[in-house]
Amino acid sequence: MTDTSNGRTGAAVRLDGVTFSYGEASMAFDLTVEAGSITAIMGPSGSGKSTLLNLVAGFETPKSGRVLIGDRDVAHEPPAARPLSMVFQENNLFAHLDVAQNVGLGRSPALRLTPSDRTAVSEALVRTGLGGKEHRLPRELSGGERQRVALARVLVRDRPVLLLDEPFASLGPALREDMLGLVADLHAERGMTVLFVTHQPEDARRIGETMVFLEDGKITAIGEVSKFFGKHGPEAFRRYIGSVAGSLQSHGIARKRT
Ligand SMILES: Nc1ncnc2c1ncn2[C@@H]1O[C@H](COP(=O)(O)OP(=O)(O)OP(=O)(O)O)[C@@H](O)[C@H]1O
Repeated sequence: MTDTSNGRTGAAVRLDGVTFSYGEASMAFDLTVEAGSITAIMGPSGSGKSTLLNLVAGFETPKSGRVLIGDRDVAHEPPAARPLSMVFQENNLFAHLDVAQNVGLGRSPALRLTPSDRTAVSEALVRTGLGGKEHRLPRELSGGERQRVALARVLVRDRPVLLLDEPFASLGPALREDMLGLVADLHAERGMTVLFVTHQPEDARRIGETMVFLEDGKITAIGEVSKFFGKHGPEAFRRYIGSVAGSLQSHGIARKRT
């Protein structure tokens, strides 16, 4: 299931004829994501970005079609059985557990940790800049630190696929830049397949290799990130970027999501 032929350890992700609907909002996805790549998922609000990730993660089940991770069809497997980690915009942590315990859950849901699990937790905390904060509760951390804890848990889980659903959207520009750098470093180290949803074109440019653009529950453009931002990028994407830039300017803010 993992592909190490290119030195990367991620697994390919494939949505094959997947259909899904929430009442009137119907969606259909066909997508192949290369093992070990970083894919940005963009598109207008309500276009289906989170739903696409939720179908991969198992929080939603397709009406038809296959969800493949590596060679395995996981479409009907519960989220915990799938070989992936997911980080959301917020609420990634258990409020009553301290930092080390929240990270330890990535090794054992019952927190029965072996000495080597504890070592992995300590190393992940240092790696994510949280050394010395292991006994804090989530409410005693900043928003950026809480997302670091979630990334430390990703590190100790060490799964071949990482799904990020706007995890840094509520952070300021400098902090977001730091966190994207951390994701890029973790990817360089572990080579997992990363799919991330963002509303920020510069996030896609910063760490994305492939861009998937959604409109009305469908993928309407896909390709190299650099080509999307060029003069010959897909028309729908250029329109979308134009409207995002316009709305940011009219609100007098440069980078934060409206
Ligand atoms: N739990 C739900 N119940 C009913 N409809 C839903 C639910 N979640 C999403 N939808 C609808 O499904 C469509 C796709 O939603 P989704 O959250 O995937 O979009 P998105 O592109 O991630 O949007 P945003 O950028 O605003 O987060 C929208 O029409 C939305 O209203």
